[in-house]
Amino acid sequence: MQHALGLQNDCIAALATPLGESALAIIRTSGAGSIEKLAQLCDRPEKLSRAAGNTILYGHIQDPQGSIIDQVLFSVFRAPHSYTGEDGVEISCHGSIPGVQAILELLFSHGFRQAEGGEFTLRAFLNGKMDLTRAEAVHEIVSARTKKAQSMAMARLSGTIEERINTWKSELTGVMAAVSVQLDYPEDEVESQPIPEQTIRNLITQIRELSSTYLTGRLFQQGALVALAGRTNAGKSSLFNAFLREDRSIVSEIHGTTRDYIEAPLSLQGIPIRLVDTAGLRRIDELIESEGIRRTTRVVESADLVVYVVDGSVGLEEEDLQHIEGMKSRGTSWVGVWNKCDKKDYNPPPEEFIQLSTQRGQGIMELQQVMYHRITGGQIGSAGDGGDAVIDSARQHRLLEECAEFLGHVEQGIADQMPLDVIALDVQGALNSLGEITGEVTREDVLDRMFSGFCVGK
Ligand SMILES: Nc1nc2c(c(=O)[nH]1)N(C=O)[C@@H](CNc1ccc(C(=O)N[C@@H](CCC(=O)O)C(=O)O)cc1)CN2
Ligand SMILES: Nc1nc2c(ncn2[C@@H]2O[C@H](COP(=O)(O)OP(=O)(O)OP(=O)(O)O)[C@@H](O)[C@H]2O)c(=O)[nH]1
Ligand SMILES: [Mg+2]
Repeated sequence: MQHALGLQNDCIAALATPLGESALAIIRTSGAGSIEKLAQLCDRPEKLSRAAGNTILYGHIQDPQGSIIDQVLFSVFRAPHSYTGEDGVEISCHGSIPGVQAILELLFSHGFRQAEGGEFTLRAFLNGKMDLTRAEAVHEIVSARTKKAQSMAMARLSGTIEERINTWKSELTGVMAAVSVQLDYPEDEVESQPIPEQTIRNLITQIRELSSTYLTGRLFQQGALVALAGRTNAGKSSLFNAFLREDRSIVSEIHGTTRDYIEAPLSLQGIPIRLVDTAGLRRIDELIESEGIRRTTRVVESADLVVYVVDGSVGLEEEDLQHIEGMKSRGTSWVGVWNKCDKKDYNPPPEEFIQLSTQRGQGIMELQQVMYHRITGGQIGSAGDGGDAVIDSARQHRLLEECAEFLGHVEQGIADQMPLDVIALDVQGALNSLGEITGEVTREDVLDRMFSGFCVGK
């Protein structure tokens, strides 16, 4: 993607909703002159070009020859009161694929350029409508897969991260000012003040704390892969269906019913899970089933958590022990399930195994608790619930770590009674890291990389 930052004044347009048959579609435009340009393509040009900002107009889109393309609503925005901070019009048209394409073609042949991915939000940032943490949050909201991930990202869009960074920035600016005064008027001219060590220490703690929420944020945003594994007939597919509360996977008493793995999305207390039902593990010469087992092995090895299911009425066999040993030696996180505990002939479970009956729906809640605990490493209690800021950006994480490192040097420098000008450099370094997080100091290539991950129209 090329975001030539010098070319920011042209008019851009993009479909902001998915291209498909739908009740409505929204085409977004932005840029100086966009209202006038669009007025030329509307059956009531005067009305549109004179419309006040934040108003909605009814009308038709037509080509310059006067043939009508669609009946629409125009939402008019006037700079600086818009998402991008520029003039712009949103067209609410019918959600018809050829209709939308005809409107876009008309716009592109009359002074509008196809917007790049994230270009509306990039403009909002460049025009001072939002800082980089909010811009990243816009993308995080759109890609959230659970309600919890969405609400965490929404908190960031409301500015929870930006506010904290700004507080730290102003504290550090205070420290920097104190240091500068002593540098400019050394020794006897001004009364020398010690650098507030406690302030630095508190800052390090708070910054490290926010930085450490990255694991949580990433987990809730990116989710985890959970594989159900075990020997044939253990009840993996039954458990899969119980989790999803629907008959997704075929269940039968025949060994080797599931031939290939199947996957379905699931929310585990807000963590987006890709749940995979796999082919039962057994030694076999049959071509298709052994291919299924090879695939199962691949999925199990890449899973963040393996739920290993055993038929409690059969018990652990040599093969189970081998698979469990394999997981342990690979360091795979796993949880054992002792299924069919409703059966009369079922054996008591070994330690570490959770008793369950998919048929009666018993033990599934407990299993979910254990799964949540394993996936989060037991570190996340009710993260994000108390409105605490949680980050989900590798960029923000790296810069927070960098900032804490600079402040660590400051702390060490004070302890070692280093010269003030050396300490000042580290304070400045910390300030720069914070400034990069919100985008006060940012290079063009960083912006390009960041916004290129956004969808077109965002
Ligand atoms: N139709 C539509 N729906 C949308 C958006 C959009 O751009 N268009 N959004 C896009 O992401 C989100 C809403 N975000 C928006 C943020 C700011 C402004 C805006 O016009 N701000 C002006 C005026 C604010 C005011 O009146 O108080 C401003 O900031 O000056 C609009 C939408 C979600 N829904
Ligand atoms: N009594 C009892 N039977 C169960 C339970 N769970 C599963 N079964 C039965 O066990 C048999 C095998 O279940 P599946 O879910 O197909 O087993 P699987 O592990 O997917 O088997 P493969 O796909 O062959 O690897 C079926 O007849 C199920 O009805 C349970 O909790 N109690
Ligand atoms: Mg199965």
